Amino acid sequence: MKRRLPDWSELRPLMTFVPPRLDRVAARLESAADVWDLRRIAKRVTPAAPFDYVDGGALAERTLRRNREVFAEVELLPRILHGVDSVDTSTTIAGSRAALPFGIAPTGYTRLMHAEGEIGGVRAATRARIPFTLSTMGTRSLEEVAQAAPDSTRWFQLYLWKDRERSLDLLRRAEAAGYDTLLVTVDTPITGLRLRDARNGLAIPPRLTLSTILDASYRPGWWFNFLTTDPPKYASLSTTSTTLAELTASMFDPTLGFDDLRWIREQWSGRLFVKGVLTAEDARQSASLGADGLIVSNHGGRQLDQAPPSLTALSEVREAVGEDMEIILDSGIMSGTDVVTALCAGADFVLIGRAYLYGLMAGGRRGVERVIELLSAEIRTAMGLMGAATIADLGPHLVRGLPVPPPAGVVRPSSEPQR
Ligand SMILES: Cc1cc2nc3c(=O)[nH]c(=O)nc-3n(C[C@H](O)[C@H](O)[C@H](O)COP(=O)(O)O)c2cc1C
Ligand SMILES: O=C(O)C(=O)c1ccccc1
Repeated sequence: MKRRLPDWSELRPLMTFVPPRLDRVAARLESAADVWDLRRIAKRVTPAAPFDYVDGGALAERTLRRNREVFAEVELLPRILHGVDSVDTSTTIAGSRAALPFGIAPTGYTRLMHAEGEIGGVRAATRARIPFTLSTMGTRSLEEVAQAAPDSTRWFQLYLWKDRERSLDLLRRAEAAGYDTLLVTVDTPITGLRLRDARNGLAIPPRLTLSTILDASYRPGWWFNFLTTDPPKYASLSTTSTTLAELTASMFDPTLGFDDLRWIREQWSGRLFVKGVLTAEDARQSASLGADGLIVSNHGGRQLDQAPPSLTALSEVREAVGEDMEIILDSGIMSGTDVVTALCAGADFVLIGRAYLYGLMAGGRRGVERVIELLSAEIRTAMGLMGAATIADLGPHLVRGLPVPPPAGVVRPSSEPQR
């Protein structure tokens, strides 16, 4: 018998009677002081192939590294004698209120990271009142995710299939299941070359080889969870073991073009964001085809190696579309300080990919809650020290050393906070 995934929150009252040191997951999550600590835990408890699939980037991983470096080079300016009574981290994005200025990025094969997969992610996001994005390559269906967290702000990410009918079916189901915003990913007509995956022989579903069996003996918890929960019923997953590149080559449309974006726009009446924009020209063209917003992203350094970091591309994208269009940034966000940096640089909101998955690997839903809690504390602290009481107070006047300065005249906020 396969067991159904319980909602652990129902067991929470009981957990108060369990001494913390007996609840090993809680104890190890509690011991993590930042997302990097969660990454270390994730590495210990997850088999190498899924861990590297998350952790790695394309080719020499130059973009992956640069994504981190550019954030480290920026200086945030403390404001002395600008004490704030309380910090309000809430904001509005894609027509919904979010308690924090970040949401969960779409990720494929999430169940490989932890058996709770998307269900753990969406429940943690909903508890924190932030949006959750389900990937076309997710491991739970649109309906399962909606049912698991009916109150969630849920977004759906579309990869365009060669088979247009299948894409259309996903769009109809997304609409029916209450997903109000569509993210169309345009940077993955083919998958980037990911050397760690090639070296690990990563395949979906995982192959049983001597090394996976050995790995299982070191990570019994992961294997137990994986083998005893319901496998996905999701149609986009094949049952024979295939590499990621083979899988995408057979299903994704490599000829993806602006005409397709026009077609998707005609089929989807909700909000539409184009994900993977890094240049002014693509930003302008996406806007002219009716995109409501853009996601400046290099896919976490997993696609074109040596593509620019999002923080570098943000300024020209902002200049191209003006201050009214919503711009979300992702790639490289590992702390609340990074979130604050991106917002000062002109992004309206950010998405977290790996940071979320490290938490998920480290402790399922509770691990994601821990990530959100850590980022939230870091955002509040940075804002408090910068004299910013609200998200609208964050702007270019509070940063120095951005890779490219924000365009003149298109700055948010238009004035310094009033005192
Ligand atoms: C394991 C993994 C799987 C991903 N799968 C998808 C996907 O299915 N669709 C998509 O649009 N982006 C996908 N992404 C990219 C993320 O949505 C996001 O752009 C990226 O992770 C942001 O960078 P960060 O990991 O540094 O936060 C994936 C990223 C990771 C790490
Ligand atoms: O791994 C990824 O980054 C990704 O976007 C993807 C691509 C194909 C299948 C699953 C995920």
